[in-house]
Amino acid sequence: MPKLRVALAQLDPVVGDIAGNANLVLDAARRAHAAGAGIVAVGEMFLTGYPAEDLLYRDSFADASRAELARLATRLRAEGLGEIAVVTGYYDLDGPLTRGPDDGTGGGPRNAAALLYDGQVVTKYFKHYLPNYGVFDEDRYFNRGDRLPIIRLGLPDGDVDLAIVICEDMWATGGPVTAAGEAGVNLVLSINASPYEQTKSDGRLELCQRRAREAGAPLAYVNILGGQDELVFDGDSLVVDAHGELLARAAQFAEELLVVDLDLEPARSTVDGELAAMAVERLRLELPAVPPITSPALVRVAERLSADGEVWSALVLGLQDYIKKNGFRSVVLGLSGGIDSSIVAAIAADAIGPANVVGVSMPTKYSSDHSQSDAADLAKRIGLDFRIVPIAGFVEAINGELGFTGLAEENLQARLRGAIVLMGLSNSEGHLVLTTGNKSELAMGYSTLYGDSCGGFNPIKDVLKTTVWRLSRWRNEEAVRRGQTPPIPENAISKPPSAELRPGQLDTDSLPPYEQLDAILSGYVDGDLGRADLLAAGHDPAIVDRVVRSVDLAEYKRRQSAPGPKITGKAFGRDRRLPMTNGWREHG
Ligand SMILES: Nc1ncnc2c1ncn2[C@@H]1O[C@H](COP(=O)(O)OP(=O)(O)OC[C@H]2O[C@@H]([n+]3cccc(C(=O)O)c3)[C@H](O)[C@@H]2O)[C@@H](O)[C@H]1O
Ligand SMILES: Nc1ncnc2c1ncn2[C@@H]1O[C@H](COP(=O)(O)OP(=O)(O)OP(=O)(O)O)[C@@H](O)[C@H]1O
Ligand SMILES: NC(=O)CC[C@H](N)C(=O)O
Repeated sequence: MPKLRVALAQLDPVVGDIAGNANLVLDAARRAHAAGAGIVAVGEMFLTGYPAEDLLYRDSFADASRAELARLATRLRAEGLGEIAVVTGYYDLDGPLTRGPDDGTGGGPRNAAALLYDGQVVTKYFKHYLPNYGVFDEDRYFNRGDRLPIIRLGLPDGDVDLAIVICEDMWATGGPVTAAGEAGVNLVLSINASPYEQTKSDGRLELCQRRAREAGAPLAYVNILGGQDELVFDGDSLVVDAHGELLARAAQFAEELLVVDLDLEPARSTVDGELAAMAVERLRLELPAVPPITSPALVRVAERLSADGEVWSALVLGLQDYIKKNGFRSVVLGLSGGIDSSIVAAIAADAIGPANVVGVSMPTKYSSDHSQSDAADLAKRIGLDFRIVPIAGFVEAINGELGFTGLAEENLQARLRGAIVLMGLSNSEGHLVLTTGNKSELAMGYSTLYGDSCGGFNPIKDVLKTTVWRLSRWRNEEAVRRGQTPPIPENAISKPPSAELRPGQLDTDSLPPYEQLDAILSGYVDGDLGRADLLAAGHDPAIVDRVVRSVDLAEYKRRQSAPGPKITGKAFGRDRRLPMTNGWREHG
């Protein structure tokens, strides 16, 4: 039986850093070659990073991607890596430039994969199915491909046929994987840029298993890793056999070179020509024999994270990569002793180390004693750089001139904290300002514009308040499991939430209890349910009307809000696009 050692390189590219990403591919090829692999693959659009958004409109960007691909092929051979087949995603412009609606002439911008071998770009594949929902905009940028190259790999103990597909191609029933099965391939390689969402990894595994069974061939799935603005790619690359049996699986949220030895069915005698589904091109290349495995640690089925552990890792990696890829080394945030700022501080400390997290307590005359003591306790537990900047004097000075009362006075405190103190510290010391509004608050507009909502990145933007509490408990328990100090003071978790902008203020003065609120928000925001559906789900009509009205009216605030990592089925931002000027009312 032909034997092929396959390496999947789960790596973290930087959008736009085409030369840097090519270096990552080269390095992966070196390591895969050292591990005796015959073929190594990296993720979708790897050379450009994903999603490259409107950079894809520039010819200069397309030219750079294509030139780097050719250079990479040459560099691989120059380094003695010509004998390993390297599959990478990149951006191509095929034939005459026809950006805009696909005119069917077959040219234009392509979401592409290339196979590099012996210093050459041996074949190219253009993605057939362009996702255009949720966070994906691929119809905006690419024209779809309609050909399926089948690559015959000449292995010492027999030939095998390989097909390459790109991400959404695999999600489509009757797509190129089906065609590959009809063509009798012996291995399907799927390269992906599939962002994290809760419970998605289970779905991916099932999908890979289903497609492998349909194709009657093993399927190797490689995903990219890392944070890219609002998206987090979790990796979770895997290999299943032709029966859907899991053979190898990489870690979630970590770089890895996953290596697996496959005993493949030999290639059928040549079946040339067109399949019913699509045009098939065939080509052949020779690969060397598979040496004995050198490092058994590379072949493994990595343990899964728990549901909460997965979300925590997504938030940490999303923040870490935003900081790193945007040239920051430290962050600053206001510490109120409440749960939102506490969890954000803990996420930041996990992302970049506590010494790089500046937490500032900014008491006013309305601040409770526990707001300061809980903030100090948090800072001590985590070991972050803690500062106290009393702002009561600033509030008085401005109010002495302007005489703000009521809401204006409430918001003034939040603005002095966010826009003046935190942004000032950012300007003078170079920290990125973290904002701390959870998804429930963002939904309801329960934050001060240019106040506590001020900041460059919001790690909990897509985290409902009830999830904030659950994750905080999980993180503390995790610390106990590791024999460490739980980072978040118990009091921050258990006390009733309050903005402390006026005497005795509680969130529940303005918002329904969070359990109720979050259940309605899951339906209205994540599920796009209308009022009737929400009532049918058993929610209280008066509360539904109040929530729906507040969510609709706060769209203008969300448009101005900082980005943050998507973890749910529908995050605010590019995933949920609604008009600010909007005459449609769900509520009565
Ligand atoms: N459609 C629209 N398009 C563009 N701008 C629009 C607008 N509608 C109002 N605006 C502007 O927005 C302003 C109102 O927004 P804003 O100034 O923020 O004020 P607003 O939303 O009225 O008040 C903030 C609320 O959030 C609470 N809060 C603040 C801080 C922290 C927390 C917490 O617990 O985390 C809670 C606070 O107690 C208060 O109830 C208007 O004065 C107007 O200038
Ligand atoms: N006294 C304070 N000192 C420093 N920052 C503050 C203070 N009060 C509020 N902030 C900042 O404003 C944000 C919003 O305030 P808010 O009180 O809603 O949040 P929280 O206290 O973290 O959580 P909770 O809503 O559970 O009380 C805080 O997360 C914090 O970053
Ligand atoms: N890049 C893509 O084609 C991603 C779409 C796909 N359904 C996923 O999220 O996995």
